[in-house]
Amino acid sequence: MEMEGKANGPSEGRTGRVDGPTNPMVTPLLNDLYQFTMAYAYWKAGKHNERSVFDLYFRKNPFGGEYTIFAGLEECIRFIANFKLTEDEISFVRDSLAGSCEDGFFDYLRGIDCSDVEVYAISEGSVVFPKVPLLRVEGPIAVVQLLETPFVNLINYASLVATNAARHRFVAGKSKMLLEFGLRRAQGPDGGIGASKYCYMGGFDSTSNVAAGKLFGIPLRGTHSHAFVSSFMSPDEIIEKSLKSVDGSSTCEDFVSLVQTWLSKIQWSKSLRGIFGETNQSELAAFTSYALAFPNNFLALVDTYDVIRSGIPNFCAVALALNDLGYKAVGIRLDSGDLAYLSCEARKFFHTIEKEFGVPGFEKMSITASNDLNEETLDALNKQGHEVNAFGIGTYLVTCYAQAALGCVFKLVEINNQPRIKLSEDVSKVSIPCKKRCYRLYGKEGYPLVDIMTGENEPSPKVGERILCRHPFNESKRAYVVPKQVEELLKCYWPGTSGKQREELPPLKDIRERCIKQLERMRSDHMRRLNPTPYKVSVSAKLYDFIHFLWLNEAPVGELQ
Ligand SMILES: Nc1ncnc2c1ncn2[C@@H]1O[C@H](COP(=O)(O)OP(=O)(O)OP(=O)(O)O)[C@@H](O)[C@H]1O
Ligand SMILES: O=P(O)(O)OC[C@H]1O[C@H](OP(=O)(O)OP(=O)(O)O)[C@H](O)[C@@H]1O
Ligand SMILES: O=C(O)c1cccnc1
Ligand SMILES: [Mg+2]
Repeated sequence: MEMEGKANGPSEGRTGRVDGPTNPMVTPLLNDLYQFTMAYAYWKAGKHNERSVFDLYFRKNPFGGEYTIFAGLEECIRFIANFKLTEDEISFVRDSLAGSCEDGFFDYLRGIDCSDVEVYAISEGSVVFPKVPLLRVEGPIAVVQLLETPFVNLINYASLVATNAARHRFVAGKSKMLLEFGLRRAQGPDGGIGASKYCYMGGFDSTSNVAAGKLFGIPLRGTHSHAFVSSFMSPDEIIEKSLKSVDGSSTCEDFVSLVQTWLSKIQWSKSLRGIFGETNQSELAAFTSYALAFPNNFLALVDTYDVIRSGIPNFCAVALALNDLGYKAVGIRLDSGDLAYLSCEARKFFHTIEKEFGVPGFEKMSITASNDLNEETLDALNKQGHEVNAFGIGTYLVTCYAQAALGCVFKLVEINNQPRIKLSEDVSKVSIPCKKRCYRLYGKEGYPLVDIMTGENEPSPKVGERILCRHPFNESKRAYVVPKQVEELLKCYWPGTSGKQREELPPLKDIRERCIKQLERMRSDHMRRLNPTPYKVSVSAKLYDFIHFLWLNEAPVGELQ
């Protein structure tokens, strides 16, 4: 079953106004208390307007892979475009802050918005890597501090589930239809809506989630459930039995009998004899009734009673009856059992029908498989050989069962033009200081070779010019690169008062296409599931020296006793 989703259209009209977040729960109070606590302390210290720069990034790719899909940017921009605390919210913050805060702070909160904040970001749907800022946010420190939790929240799950979807697409292969079926198993309503949006972005073809179809224009697809099949007791229940032919030129008065006639023909066919005897009549009634409701979109769930002895022959009887009237059945769905084996058996059955009854194209009938599918089961099915055309995936996809969170962080890298660093015993947790520019350098084969971060004011890498790329923390890891193409990664998505041109927020479909194109452009060893090669993320020689200078400067020298 297929429905055309209708999008609300791009979030910014010709006026340049950006709509609010999709989820109305996304307000300035969707925050950790400590952001307001710090905002007060900044204000009290007279620091609240100090110009700060924060980077939002993650430290490790999810799912044991070496790439991530960046998602959630549009919702961040929608959030800041409409950032304003209401009186009601201000009074709640007043009641929630420890001790008594001076009234002036609440006047300050009343006045703040994001008009003085600048956001530079990698385009949504891009393939991204650890440590490279997905977002660089600049602005008055108290305001930017209030953006940390909502931004990280909007990006974390979005990027995780988009990556999960891209990984499922990678294993399934380009030619398969991937249907997202996760709404019932998602983490609440926002999890469900978010999963549908970002799985589509990551390369799924459709969703079963009607609300997401309406909100984002994602194609809606679906079949029917076991309840529909088991709700029928016998073909006698079918009262309205007539069906017009597809061109409307004739009417079959008793479609139920036509189906029965075809079932007997299949039962007595030479090549199919012995595979099955009597099929389940209540299942046949359900299929017949469904075909009468949707003659143009007949698809049957065939595993309620017995796939081979009942579901497939019953489906074929109905599909052949429809064929007599000029309709083309869509196919079957398998939701249990050995999906590789059953799909191959179903295909053989369809092949036999095509040959025996001379119905061209019957063999090509679509086979959808579902039931607790994930990357591993898709991979196993591929290795065994199967005949599935479409996979319906829910639980493992939308809950991101293989990894619960991405672990994005938001770290201060500069204040009042002074670079800041956060040290840690764990080197992977040391932040990369300075307001930076980020580039992707492409090699002669057309693949991305390395991402490089430089200081704001360093000259940008140039095509054909050799540049030293250094591992940010490991002195011995470095390489010269002569880029064939240089792409600046951080673009201005919210200019504040800088007067810069604002990047448009593209429609979801375009973001999805960007994602698919970028994934196709990656070198295959970064993409493989087992022991993929890490993609190189580096800093310029100048930034390298500066990081280590600042590190030594900030780290106290220990004393041994
Ligand atoms: N050929 C196959 N190779 C590997 N895994 C498969 C294959 N076919 C199915 N699977 C997976 O095996 C698991 C089978 O699950 P399980 O045994 O719980 O279901 P079932 O008995 O087939 O159906 P039901 O949902 O009715 O219990 C599912 O995760 C399914 O995706
Ligand atoms: O298996 P998932 O990847 O989550 O995909 C969605 C599942 O939801 C539906 O049935 P449901 O699971 O509700 O019932 P069932 O287990 O009896 O099939 C459908 O038949 C799939 O099995
Ligand atoms: O349309 C379907 O087949 C469907 C939708 C949601 C969950 N399981 C199956
Ligand atoms: Mg299930």
